[in-house]
Amino acid sequence: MLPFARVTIIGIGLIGSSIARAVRASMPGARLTGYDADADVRETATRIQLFDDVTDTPGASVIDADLVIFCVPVGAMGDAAAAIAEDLPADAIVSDVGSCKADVVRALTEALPGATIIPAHPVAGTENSGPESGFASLFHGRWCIVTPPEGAPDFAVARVSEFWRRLGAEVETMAPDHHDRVLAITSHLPHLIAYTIVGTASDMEEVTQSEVIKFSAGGFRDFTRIAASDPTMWRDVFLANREAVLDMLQRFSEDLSALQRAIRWGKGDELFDLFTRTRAVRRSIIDQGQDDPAPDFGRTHE
Ligand SMILES: NC(=O)c1ccc[n+]([C@@H]2O[C@H](COP(=O)([O-])OP(=O)(O)OC[C@H]3O[C@@H](n4cnc5c(N)ncnc54)[C@H](O)[C@@H]3O)[C@@H](O)[C@H]2O)c1
Ligand SMILES: O=C(O)C(=O)C[C@]1(C(=O)O)C=C[C@@H](O)C=C1
Repeated sequence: MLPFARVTIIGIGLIGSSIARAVRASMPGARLTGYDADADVRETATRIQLFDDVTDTPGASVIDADLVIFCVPVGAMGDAAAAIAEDLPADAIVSDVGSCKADVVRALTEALPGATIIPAHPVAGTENSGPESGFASLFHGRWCIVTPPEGAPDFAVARVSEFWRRLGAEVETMAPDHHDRVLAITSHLPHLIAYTIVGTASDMEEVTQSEVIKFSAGGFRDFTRIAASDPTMWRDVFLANREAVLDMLQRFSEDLSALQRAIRWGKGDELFDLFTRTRAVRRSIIDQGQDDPAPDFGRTHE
């Protein structure tokens, strides 16, 4: 049996369109409806036939839905939810895919009082945006973290978890605040560092912009992929997960200062010990079969 028979996706970008493609592939009996605030995106989604229906208003997209998933930037969750409040069926389950959770749970609960809200975060993505950048296999073998608010009904958590398993993800449940601290170090800070390195390189006076591009080595190139990620999405993530990110940044700055001192005073042993530990982390990720295929995402799929 399908976990949901009528799925509505609000926000048809990389993640919304990937969910639509993955639902088509793994739950072909489900009816799919989409809505996006941008008329050009709605037109593209219609042209490439991602949905059974793309509606012109948010309310019309949810009228008979049994699952509504918000796939908009985290700063837009509250407004997007308020726009469907009057039309949301009483028994529908509401979810989202936002990259941080505590702030999103607050925004959705405020906009949809009384609704069953089961937030989730697929930890899978690319630096690309928009309806044409999605692909059905994006969630295969990746984690989806479900973050039910206190008191959320077990049956609803089970159905949302089953939905994500059908899309190929492995599901883990976590409290929203804890999710935000974990992702601050594993996803948000790495993006901040990438934005900084690429920003610093592009501001150099003694090394020209064309030299940076021409001689960019593997390490720098990897950072440029991450630093090409969507500006709206990431602005919103840093503002919404401010406290956890600032905490991790403080810790990171202290560790960076220690490294700076080790280099200044020629403490090769300290550098060697750290690099040995970090190499072991990379090896454990690979041993767990979680090496990230992301550099090819969006280019080799569909
Ligand atoms: N990109 C990733 O790698 C990734 C991974 C996991 C989760 N996420 C989360 O998924 C969400 C969507 O990210 P994305 O990468 O798909 O972004 P995207 O920019 O590709 O798509 C977002 C879409 O939302 C639409 N939108 C904005 N405000 C709206 C509103 N009020 N009502 C309806 N539509 C609206 C935009 O027009 C756009 O088409 C974000 O919350 C992000 O944090 C992203
Ligand atoms: O591989 C990438 O491009 C990503 O940045 C994906 C990534 C991440 O791993 O940090 C980014 C944000 C999300 O919320 C989930 C996944």
